[in-house]
Amino acid sequence: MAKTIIVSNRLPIRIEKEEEELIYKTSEGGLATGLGSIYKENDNIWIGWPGISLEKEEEQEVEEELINRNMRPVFLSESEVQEFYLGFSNQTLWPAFHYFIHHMRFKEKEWIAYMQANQKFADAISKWLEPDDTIWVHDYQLMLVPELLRNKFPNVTIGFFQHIPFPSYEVFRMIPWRKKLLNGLLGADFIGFHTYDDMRHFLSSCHRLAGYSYNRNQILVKNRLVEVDSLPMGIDYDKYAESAGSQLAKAKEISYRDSLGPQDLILSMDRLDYSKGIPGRLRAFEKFLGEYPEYQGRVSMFLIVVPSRDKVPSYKELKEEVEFLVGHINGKYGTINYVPIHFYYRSFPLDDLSAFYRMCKIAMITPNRDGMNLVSKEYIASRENVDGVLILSEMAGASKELSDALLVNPNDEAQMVLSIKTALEMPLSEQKRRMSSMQKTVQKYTIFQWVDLFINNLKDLKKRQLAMATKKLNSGLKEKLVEEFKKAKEPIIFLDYDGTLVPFHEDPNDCAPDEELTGILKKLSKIAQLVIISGRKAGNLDLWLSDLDIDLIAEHGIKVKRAGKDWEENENLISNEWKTEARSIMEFYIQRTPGAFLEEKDHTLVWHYRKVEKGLGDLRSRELSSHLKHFMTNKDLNVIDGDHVVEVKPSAINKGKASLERIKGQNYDYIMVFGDDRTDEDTFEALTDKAHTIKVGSGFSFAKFAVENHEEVRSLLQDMIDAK
Ligand SMILES: O=P(O)(O)OC[C@H]1O[C@H](O[C@H]2O[C@H](CO)[C@@H](O)[C@H](O)[C@H]2O)[C@H](O)[C@@H](O)[C@@H]1O
Ligand SMILES: O=c1ccn([C@@H]2O[C@H](COP(=O)(O)OP(=O)(O)O)[C@@H](O)[C@H]2O)c(=O)[nH]1
Ligand SMILES: [Mg+2]
Repeated sequence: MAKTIIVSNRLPIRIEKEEEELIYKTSEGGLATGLGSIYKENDNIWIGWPGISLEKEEEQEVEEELINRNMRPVFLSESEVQEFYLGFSNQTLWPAFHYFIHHMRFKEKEWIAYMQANQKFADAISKWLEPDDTIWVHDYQLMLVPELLRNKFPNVTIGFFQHIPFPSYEVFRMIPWRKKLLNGLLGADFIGFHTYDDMRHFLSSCHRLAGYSYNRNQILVKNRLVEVDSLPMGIDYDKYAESAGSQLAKAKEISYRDSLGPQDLILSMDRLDYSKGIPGRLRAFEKFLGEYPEYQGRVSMFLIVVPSRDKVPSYKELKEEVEFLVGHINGKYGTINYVPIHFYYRSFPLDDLSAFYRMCKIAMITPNRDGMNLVSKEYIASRENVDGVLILSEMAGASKELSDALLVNPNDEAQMVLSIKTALEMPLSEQKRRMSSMQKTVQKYTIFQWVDLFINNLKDLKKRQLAMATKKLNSGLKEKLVEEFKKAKEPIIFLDYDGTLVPFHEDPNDCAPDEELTGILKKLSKIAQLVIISGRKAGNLDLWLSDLDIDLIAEHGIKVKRAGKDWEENENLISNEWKTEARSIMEFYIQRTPGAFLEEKDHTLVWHYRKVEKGLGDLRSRELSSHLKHFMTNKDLNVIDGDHVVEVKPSAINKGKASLERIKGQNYDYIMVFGDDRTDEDTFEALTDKAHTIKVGSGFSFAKFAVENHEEVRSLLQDMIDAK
């Protein structure tokens, strides 16, 4: 039976050594907590690091024990932990992806260790992999694993989920090995992020740093369709709700309350991490007690800091800073019977967490950056009486879903201070309204739905990849097509022009049909309806083809000329107002790019860079295309990255719609379509169940068949002529 292989740096257990004995403990962290229930099903396994360096004999013992628990360990040596985990993962990628650029460092040695460790994980996966398995790789520590697997197993199904933010291109490009990281990820079929912004940033980096063009959320990587999407991770809602409602949690709450006294409590709970904004939260609390002295003695902060990565210097410093601030605030505002901050530097099991979630009227979760933040969701699920207030940072992925929280910018101290006051004074009715709406959200979209959605998206994509993989048109298939054509009574053939009937040329005005082509078109027009369907200006087509007895469709369908008749313009057109702005953007890029030029059609604008120095042309076209995409949002325009062109056109017009319009109300018994680029995909898609669709060139396509070049097209057309 096909299985799912989950892979992450950390296994959902952590092994510790106490007096030579190995102890198995559950890991902290959202990922381990979240996927905990999935890998135990059927033959599924979870591959990862058990969190400890061991002797060889101990490794053997651990491996056997873990196999019984559906896990497979990847052991890391001390130096791998140092360079791959604490080094590149957590001192290059983590700070970069959380926008802490002053903490980033770039060490070649650590990058090499990262590559080697990723290879080690890929090898471990290969060992357990069977052909129909699905591999689901998690997180920034393993960005190279998808490509390493893809190189070895070209057809295997690979998903990747990124749990931390993906930074803006401006930050990501600072990493010297950025392109290798992107290509590593693009070995996956489906790549998920928590938020739309993360996915947008990733696509923009793929485009600008690695040269991939994308269409909506799809990227074509060496003929393989890769999809990117935003899938915010949820929690096991019932588990948290039930645990918080249990007798045990209630009893614990009562006993903690007895010792703590009656003050209101603000919960602060995170791993020790500079991204979590702990010092800023403490300072805001200090300021709050100073500005509103009436609250001294009436409200305390319940501060839990879970130890994490404490061998990294910046984490060590953070620990000292937190300890200093706690001491400072407790010294300043504490009294014999009032402790402003109750501080615990350790992790707690679920029962305790549930009691904490119950007893804190407020949860203050104010990271500077956070991929998602599950604590905020767990707090909501644990509020049995549908009350309490969540103060949540806008910089946490969770804020995109939890709009009924008191959202704050963690850098705005005045706002943070005020939010504490607002939360403490919020009327119960408002607390209930907000909490109930957030509970609905968190309950609706759980970890189980998240997993199903991810896996289903991945499987669905795999099916589409298979179905859409173009088939090379061999001689047998060609004969069949010709044979059917011979029998057809009402055949129609749609032919794209550039790249399909003629090769590309440096000067787009230099592509007049040669004698061979004119001959073919003349003969073919006597035995079938012929339609040239092109992105070209009407003027070009007119000049080259109007003597022939064929239909012309220009500018992707904006202008149409039936054989022997005059040009007609598609009346349902949108205005040309967008052109002024788009033209000025394109002109700005022409000034800076020797050799680039603008082609203006009646309803589209095209920026050509065929004559530009190679590297420069690629670079500028990517900048231009991002620039245009940004400016054109909500304007119903498409920006198309074509063959050495960037084209802007109204999205209401495309070759697909034009081809459907042409066959409307007719009874063609044989429809054939040839095309080579992105714009022809619309025709292939529109006519998919009616026509023989043929893509010219390699690469992913909606077309059923593929031929190599324009010569092969001409030869097939000649065969068809000869057959009739
Ligand atoms: O393995 P560690 O170095 O000890 O770190 C623990 C985990 O921290 C990160 O968690 C993230 O995933 C959460 C769930 O998607 C998300 O809510 C949170 O915002 C992230 O920071 C990290 O991504 C994991 O790989 C670590 O294992
Ligand atoms: O003492 C603790 C504190 C936290 N957690 C869990 O650790 C996870 C933290 O996940 P989050 O997404 O908030 O942050 P991360 O640590 O993954 O960045 C949550 O599921 C918490 O329930 C825990 O098990 N024990
Ligand atoms: Mg073409």
